[in-house]
Amino acid sequence: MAKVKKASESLTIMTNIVLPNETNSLRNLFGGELLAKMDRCASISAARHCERRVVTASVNHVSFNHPIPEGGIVILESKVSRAFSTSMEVYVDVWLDDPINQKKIHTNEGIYTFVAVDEFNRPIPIPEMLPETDEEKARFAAAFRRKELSLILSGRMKPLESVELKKLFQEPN
Ligand SMILES: CC(=O)SCCNC(=O)CCNC(=O)[C@H](O)C(C)(C)COP(=O)(O)OP(=O)(O)OC[C@H]1O[C@@H](n2cnc3c(N)ncnc32)[C@H](O)[C@@H]1OP(=O)(O)O
Repeated sequence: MAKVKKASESLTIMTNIVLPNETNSLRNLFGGELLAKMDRCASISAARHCERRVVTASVNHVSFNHPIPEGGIVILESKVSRAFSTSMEVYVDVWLDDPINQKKIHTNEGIYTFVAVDEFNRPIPIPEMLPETDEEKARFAAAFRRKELSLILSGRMKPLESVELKKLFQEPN
C-alpha cells in the first residue's frame, strides 16, 4: 500500500434521481435519506484512501442549504480531506443537477470522520493524504481544528488540551 495518497484517489461520485418514496410531506428529498446516501458515498472515499474496512466515527457537520425536489437529479461527490493516524476526515458535497437548464446548485455539505479497522474492529494506521488543489489545501489546513472540536464535543478531549482550536480564541500579539 502507498504511504502517501492524493486526495483525488479517494474521489467518489454517486448520481441518483429522487423517487417519491424518498420524499417528505413537501415532496422534497427527506433529510434522513440524504444522510444515508452521504454516509455511503463518504465511506467509499475513506475505503479507497486506506484500502481497509472503515467505520463512521463521527458526523461532524451537515448543512441543508437548498431543498431537493422529487424527480431531482442529485450528485454526491466525496473525497478524503485529511488523513490522521487511523482516522480520516471526508468531505461530501451535494449538488442538484438540472441538465435541461444546464444549472447546478450546491445544496448540501457534510464532514465525516471515518476510522480504518482490522478484522477485530481495532483502529489501524492509514496512508498520509496529499492535497493538491486550492480547495483540497484549504480543507486539509482546517481539518485538525475540526478534529479537535469533534473530540471535545464527543467528550474525548478537554477544551484546554486542544492546540489548533485554542489558537482561534487567543488574542494576536
Ligand atoms: C460505514 C458505517 O456506517 S459503520 C457503522 C457506524 N459506525 C460504527 O459502528 C463505529 C462504532 N465505533 C467504533 O467501532 C469505535 O468507537 C471506533 C473504531 C470508531 C474508535 O475506536 P476507539 O477504540 O475509540 O479508538 P481510538 O480512541 O484509538 O480512536 C481512533 C481514531 O478515531 C478518532 N476518533 C474517535 N472518535 C472520534 C470523534 N468523535 N471525532 C473525531 N475523531 C474521532 C481518534 O481521534 C483516533 O484518531 P487518530 O488515530 O487518527 O488520531
